Amino acid sequence: MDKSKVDYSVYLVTDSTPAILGTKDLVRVVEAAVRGGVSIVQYRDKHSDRQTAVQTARKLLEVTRRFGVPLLVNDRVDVAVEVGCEGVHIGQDDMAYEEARKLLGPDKIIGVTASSVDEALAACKAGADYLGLGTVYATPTAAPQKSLDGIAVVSALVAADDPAAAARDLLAKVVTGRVPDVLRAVAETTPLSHNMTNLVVQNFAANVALAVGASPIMANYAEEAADLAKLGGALVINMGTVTPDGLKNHIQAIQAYNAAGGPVVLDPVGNTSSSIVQRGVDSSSTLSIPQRAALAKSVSRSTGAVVVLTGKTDIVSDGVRTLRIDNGHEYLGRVTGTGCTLGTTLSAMVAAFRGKSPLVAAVAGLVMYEIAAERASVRDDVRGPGTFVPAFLDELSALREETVRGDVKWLAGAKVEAVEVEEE
Ligand SMILES: Nc1ncnc2c1ncn2[C@@H]1O[C@H](COP(=O)(O)OP(=O)(O)OP(=O)(O)O)[C@@H](O)[C@H]1O
Ligand SMILES: Cc1ncsc1CCO
Repeated sequence: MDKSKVDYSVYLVTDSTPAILGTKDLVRVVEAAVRGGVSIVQYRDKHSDRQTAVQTARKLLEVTRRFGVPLLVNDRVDVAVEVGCEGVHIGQDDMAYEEARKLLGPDKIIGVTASSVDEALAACKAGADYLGLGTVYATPTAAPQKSLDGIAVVSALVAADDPAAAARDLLAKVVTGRVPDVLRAVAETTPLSHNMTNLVVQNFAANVALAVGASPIMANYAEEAADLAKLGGALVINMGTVTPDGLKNHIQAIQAYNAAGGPVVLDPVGNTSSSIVQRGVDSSSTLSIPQRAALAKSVSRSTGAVVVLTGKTDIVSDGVRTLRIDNGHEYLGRVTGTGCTLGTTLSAMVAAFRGKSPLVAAVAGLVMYEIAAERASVRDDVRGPGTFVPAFLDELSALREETVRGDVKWLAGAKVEAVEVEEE
C-alpha cells in the first residue's frame, strides 16, 4: 500500500469495551463500517492478552485487505509487526517514534497523538505520517489554520445499531465538508487547465475554467505538453472530435503528464476505452444506480483512477469509496458540452488538490458545477438553455468568490451520499 495515498477521511478507532461495543462482534462491526465508507481502521485494544490481540488483528486485517483500506494497531507495535498490517498509532506514553520506525521499516504508517503544539512539531520533525489531535472543534473565533484530513470516531460507529449506515453518513459529511478546501486551493493556486478537447467546446471550456478559478490553455500540439506538464496543472483529454493525428498527440501528452506526475482527466465522450477519469458512458444508458455504482467502482479498481459517471445522478468512485451526487438541473442536459466542461472543471480541482484526495477533488468539482446550474436555472433572466449558459458561468464564478470569502452557505444544498457497492 502506498502510504502517501492513504485517505484519512473517516478513521475508525475500535473499542472492545462492553459499554461501547455491547455484545456485538467487533470484526463484524468493522466489516459493516468499512463497507459503509470507513477509509482507515485503527485496532485499539488495551486489555486483551497478546495472543488474543494478534488473533483479532489478523481477522480485522482479512476484512480491511478485502476492502482495500489500511489497518493500524494502537500502541502494540509488536502485534502490528507480527500480523504485517499497514502500521501503528502511538501516543506520547507509548513506544518512541524512532524505535517504532526501526521495527516497522520506512514503508509502514506511523501516526502519533499530539496534545500540544510542541508535541505536534516534535512528531512532524521525527517523521510521523499523520497526527492524531485530541477533541478538535472549530469555533467562530478560532477556525483551524490547517484544514483536517478526516475525523477519527469511536462510538459513533462501534456503538451504532447500523455501523454501515453510520459510516456512509459520516463519509458523505466529511467529503462534503472538504469541498471548500478544494475550491480555495483552486483560488489560491490558479492551476493550469491544459485542454486537448473537441472542436465544439473550446471556447465554452476555457470560460468555465476561468469561472472556477483555473488558468486555461487549449493546446492540441503534444510537443508543448512536456513543458506545460511542469507547470503544476492538469491535462484534459477529451476525445469528442478526435482524429488519428489527434490520438497520437493525446498519447504523447498523457505520457508527458505521467512523467511529470501531473493529473490527467480522460473524457472518452461515449467511448468505453480504459480511462483515468471517465464520464459519459451512462448518458443514454439504462443501468440502475447500483449497477452504475458497481461499474464505476470496478473501472476504478482496474485502472487505479477515480471514475465519474455523469447523468441526472452522478457517481464517483475511487475503487474503495463510491458516492452519488444528485444536484444539477436538466438544462445541463440541453446544452452541448456540459459534460466536456465538467471535465475541465475536474481538471482544475485535481490539479489544485494534487497529492491529496482526487475523490474529494472530483466531488468538489461536481458539487460546485451542479449547484451553479441549479442557481442559474432559477434566475429571472434565464428563460431557456440559451440564457442559461451565461448565467451558469456567472454562478460558477459567484460560488468561487463566496467560498473564498468564507461564505459557504451554498454548500447546504449539496446532495452527496455514500453508496454501498457489493463486493465482486
Ligand atoms: N437531467 C439532469 N438533471 C440534473 N443534472 C444533469 C441532468 N443531465 C445532466 N446533468 C448534469 O450535467 C453534467 C453533464 O453531464 P451529462 O451526462 O449531460 O454529460 P454529457 O451528456 O456527456 O455532455 P456533453 O454534451 O458534454 O457530451 C453533469 O454534471 C450532470 O450531473
Ligand atoms: C456535439 C459534439 N460532437 C462531438 S463532441 C461534442 C460535444 C459534446 O460532447
